[in-house]
Amino acid sequence: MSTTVTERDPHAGAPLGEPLLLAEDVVAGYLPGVDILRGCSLALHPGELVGIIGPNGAGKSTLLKALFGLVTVRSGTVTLAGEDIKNHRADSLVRRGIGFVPQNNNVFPTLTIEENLQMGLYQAPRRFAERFEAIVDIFPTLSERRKQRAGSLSGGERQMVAMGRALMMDPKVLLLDEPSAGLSPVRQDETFIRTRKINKAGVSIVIVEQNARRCLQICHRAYVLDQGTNAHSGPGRELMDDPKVIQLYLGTLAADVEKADADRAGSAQISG
Ligand SMILES: Nc1ncnc2c1ncn2[C@@H]1O[C@H](COP(=O)(O)OP(=O)(O)OP(=O)(O)O)[C@@H](O)[C@H]1O
Repeated sequence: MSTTVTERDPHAGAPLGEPLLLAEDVVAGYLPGVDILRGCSLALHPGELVGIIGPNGAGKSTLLKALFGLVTVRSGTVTLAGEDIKNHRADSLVRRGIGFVPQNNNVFPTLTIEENLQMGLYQAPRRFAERFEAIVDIFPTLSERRKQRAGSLSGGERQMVAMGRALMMDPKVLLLDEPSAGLSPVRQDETFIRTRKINKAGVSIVIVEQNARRCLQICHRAYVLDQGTNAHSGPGRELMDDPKVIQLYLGTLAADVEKADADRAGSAQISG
């Protein structure tokens, strides 16, 4: 009997126990009558780093926004530590321990770095000194440049400010939307290393990434979305080696595999 997408366990490889953040059978969209997510599920357990990858337009960013109350969830459930948070307002979700870093327009360009970080803590301004120390421990550049306007920063530096701002409230869960987009390979690597560091410091993370290879390398588990549904899921390294995932969804990996195949074919010809 063939197994359809909907029959697969959407949380394959997930640790046992209660998830911290859980979305089940989420249907959501922007326009009336047009569903972008068509029954998506995702589980994030305490301490996990979970990736979302998939082709352009699959609904990856939409799923992240649905978790953060920025896109209306039409049916399905979203819970945080077992409590319903479906369609709750973003500011209430921040208070409950969720941080969100959008892909675009994620800093206030006319404000300084320090003022941007203050904006992240507007619900608890008295904790600024303590939280600032924690943030610059991860991003030392932000301390050196604290009086510089965010609009004058490079893409990589802006990304640090955006992540730093989301971390000011000391969230339990961090949602990252394509943090490596538009960065050079070196800056991308730094972003992935920092993401790991933040995760190791105890923050559970969901990361949407277009750099599928790097995402799968750093994530404990990942979900592959396709057309608003779960297509595959499992430990990052397992997905990297799954030919179906490589062929269908991982553009960069597919290119690598083709190149490796071509190299192998070339050396076989030489040796033959
Ligand atoms: N604000 C919006 N209004 C209407 N439709 C939208 C809006 N944002 C996204 N969409 C549509 O939702 C679908 C999924 O978009 P989404 O950004 O979630 O995909 P994605 O998987 O993150 O893609 P990419 O990798 O290209 O960023 C697309 O068809 C897109 O056009």
